Amino acid sequence: MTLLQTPSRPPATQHTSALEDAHAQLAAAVADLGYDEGTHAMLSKSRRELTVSIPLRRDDGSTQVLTGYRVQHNISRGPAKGGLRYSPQVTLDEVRALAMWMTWKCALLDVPYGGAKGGIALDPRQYSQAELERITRRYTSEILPIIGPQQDIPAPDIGTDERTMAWIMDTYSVSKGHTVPGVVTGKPLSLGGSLGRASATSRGVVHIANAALRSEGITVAGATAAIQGFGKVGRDAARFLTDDGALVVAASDQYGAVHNAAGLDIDALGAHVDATGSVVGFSSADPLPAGELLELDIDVLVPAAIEGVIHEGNAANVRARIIVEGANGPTSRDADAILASNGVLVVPDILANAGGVIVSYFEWVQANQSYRWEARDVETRLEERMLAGWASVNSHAAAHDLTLRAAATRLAVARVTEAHRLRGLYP
Ligand SMILES: NC(=O)C1=CN([C@@H]2O[C@H](COP(=O)(O)OP(=O)(O)OC[C@H]3O[C@@H](n4cnc5c(N)ncnc54)[C@H](OP(=O)(O)O)[C@@H]3O)[C@@H](O)[C@H]2O)C=CC1
Ligand SMILES: O=C(O)CCC(=O)C(=O)O
Repeated sequence: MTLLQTPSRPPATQHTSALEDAHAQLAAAVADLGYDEGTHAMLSKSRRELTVSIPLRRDDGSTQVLTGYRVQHNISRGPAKGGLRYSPQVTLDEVRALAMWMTWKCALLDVPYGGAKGGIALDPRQYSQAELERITRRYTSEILPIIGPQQDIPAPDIGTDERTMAWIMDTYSVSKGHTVPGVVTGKPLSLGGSLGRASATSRGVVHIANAALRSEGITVAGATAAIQGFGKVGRDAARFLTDDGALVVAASDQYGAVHNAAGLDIDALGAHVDATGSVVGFSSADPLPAGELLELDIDVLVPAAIEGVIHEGNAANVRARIIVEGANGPTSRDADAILASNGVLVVPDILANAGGVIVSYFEWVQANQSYRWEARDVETRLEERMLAGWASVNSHAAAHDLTLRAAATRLAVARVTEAHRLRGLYP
């Protein structure tokens, strides 16, 4: 694979931080629900945060020390659950926000977990496979006391994949003296991974996109879409939308964007990305300034990359009818208000991208029972849960005149607080 471009990171796209956005969403839900300040404080704080130093012997013999985090936001409804991110932007505050969103996501979709997230501040493209394996194994050893199939179960996120999960599972299993497949999800199939997990987040995004289109009276076949991010979530979301007859007219990654008004050939674009490392330079499309992808006149925008990309500086320019948040936290709180007043339907991350953790739950159940489900069982149950989540958020929003994000957060926060109350951890 040759990659000649350098990343064209959008300058200062993030006007509020992910943690500020997460706290603002929680504060609004707490106020709506009439909870007291003590409850608010309990829900704002992580239950456990671990920062670890990861000494790495590089292939050239030098030594580098990386920093990693694992944050468990809440464990009132079950073991902590959430992905592991390898990105240069990772900070403790970002991981705190992502862990809190996991708590709400699991509660909203009634998956019996709390919320967690992990991260290591590094650019995986700057390290060899052998170095990434050493980093992952050392990070796992450092967080080993707080993970486990009944404690905290990592999964892939930005910059990590099934191979990363295999290294975590092996390191954990070696420490226990026996194989423990339930300690991670998103594993390779041959190590007890679930059929359908790799594409689950994208499938869930597309179930929700289709439901949202129908609710707005837009026919899926022929609807136009743009996808920011062409990684594990964005790429398959583009493929499934295309399979359903939508026209995916633009796609991007951190190097740039491409556009074709007649619809991108997603298989050909995927082959181009596999060969070059980027969507940039795809010959069957025109180059597009990356920021313009967010402002195209389309039916559905799927941000599937990072946080804070739709903010107070560009929200008023968004012309999509619907935003389906494949990424976690792509819309800032200021942008939310602007989009709502402009009539843009925003389907929040904690609903829209929940397909991943739903099938992670199925994978964990299969691992714990040493039994494999058929792909059709996984996919049918995933669709049922996504559509049930969509229905409950919509009816709550309609009944209380709330945005979908406010409704989803309120439902989730109420379920987590109820669990605390029932357990007696909270008077
Ligand atoms: N994987 C999962 O199961 C789940 C993921 N999510 C969320 O979905 C999002 C994407 O995750 P995932 O697909 O797994 O991660 P990947 O690492 O597989 O892909 C991330 C994609 O985002 C692109 N990207 C990064 N920065 C930018 C930018 N500034 N502008 C445009 N594109 C950018 C990357 O580009 P490049 O390839 O050039 O680096 C890559 O295409 C994250 O928010 C994650 O938390 C949510 C639920 C589950
Ligand atoms: O599959 C999982 O456990 C979590 C996926 C994740 O990190 C997310 O939903 O943001």
